[in-house]
Amino acid sequence: MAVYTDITEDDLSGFLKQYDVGTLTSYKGIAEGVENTNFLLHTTKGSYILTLYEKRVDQNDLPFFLGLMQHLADNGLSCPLPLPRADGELLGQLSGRPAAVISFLEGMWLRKPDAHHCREVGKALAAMHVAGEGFGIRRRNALSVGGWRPLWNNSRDRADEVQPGLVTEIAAELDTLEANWPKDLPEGVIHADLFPDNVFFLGDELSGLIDFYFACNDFLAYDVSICLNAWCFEKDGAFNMTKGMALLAGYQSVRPLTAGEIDALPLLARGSALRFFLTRLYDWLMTPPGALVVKKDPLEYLKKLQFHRSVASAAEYGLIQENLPA
Ligand SMILES: Nc1ncnc2c1ncn2[C@@H]1O[C@H](COP(=O)(O)OP(=O)(O)O)[C@@H](O)[C@H]1O
Ligand SMILES: N[C@@H](CCOP(=O)(O)O)C(=O)O
Repeated sequence: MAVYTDITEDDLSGFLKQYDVGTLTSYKGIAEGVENTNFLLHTTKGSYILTLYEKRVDQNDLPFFLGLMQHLADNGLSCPLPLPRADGELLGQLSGRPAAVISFLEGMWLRKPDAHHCREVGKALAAMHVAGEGFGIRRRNALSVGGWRPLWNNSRDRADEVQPGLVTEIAAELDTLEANWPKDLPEGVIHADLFPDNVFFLGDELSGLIDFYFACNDFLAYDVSICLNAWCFEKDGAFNMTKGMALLAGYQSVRPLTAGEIDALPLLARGSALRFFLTRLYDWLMTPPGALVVKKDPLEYLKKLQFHRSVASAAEYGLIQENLPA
């Protein structure tokens, strides 16, 4: 559950006077999510999301996130939009936190996505990569290869409490990834957290993407590898090649991968598995008991990482290579 900051009805009603959203009729905290506090608002004009940005979000990044949603929507991607206040600003302050009102996106996220859904996600990810072209603000990916060792250093001393042997295994993995990480793949704006809970469907149709708060500039294929990790493994830890094939074919139907991206995919997937392992490990060890957030299992991502170590080429993810661009 992620409601870190509480609000009062009076403060909220006052805050909403700066927006063209009518009058508040009801509101409730949203249990899902990890990073920020979200409320669902109902007003006389419709439904909206109120987001209060919490400590882990750097306030200097907020213009990137909010501007990106506008840029992507302007370029045809279905995603929520921040609403402007009467003074034209997208950000205000509520309960001592930076706050924005965001348009409500219809749809539900899928607990059990199938291959059809994976294909749709692949297409939407590629569409986002294309729509992101020309966005004028840049944001470095603090959670790419250069950020993993500092993150690991924060948990390393207690990592063997979670599973004996982790300290040795992760140290070797970091050495390998740092030495071999690609340097010259196509770059652009990536979502960087396109997990099932950030993709909404209406029936079998994808209705939009949410939660751009890890978005940044990085290798486009790194984002593909994040989706392979998040969408194409079963609960028992097995990789589902039918889902992988569908996700990659969906992606390539919109933006074909280059030969270099395809070669790098197993390594990128190792890296993205490590990235989610490390943030989950940190939260697992550091979140105080009783905090209103559901901790996610780091070992799920260790198993995925171990699988990718055994992968020799992207064909093992179901990639079918046809008429590759150079
Ligand atoms: N624009 C939106 N439209 C509809 N629901 C939303 C929207 N934004 C967030 N939500 C709801 O809030 C939940 C948490 O949002 P999310 O952005 O993932 O939070 P966090 O950044 O804290 O992880 C989502 O799972 C969804 O239920
Ligand atoms: N997707 C990450 C955690 C971030 O959660 P979100 O609610 O912001 O999507 C993970 O699974 O570790």
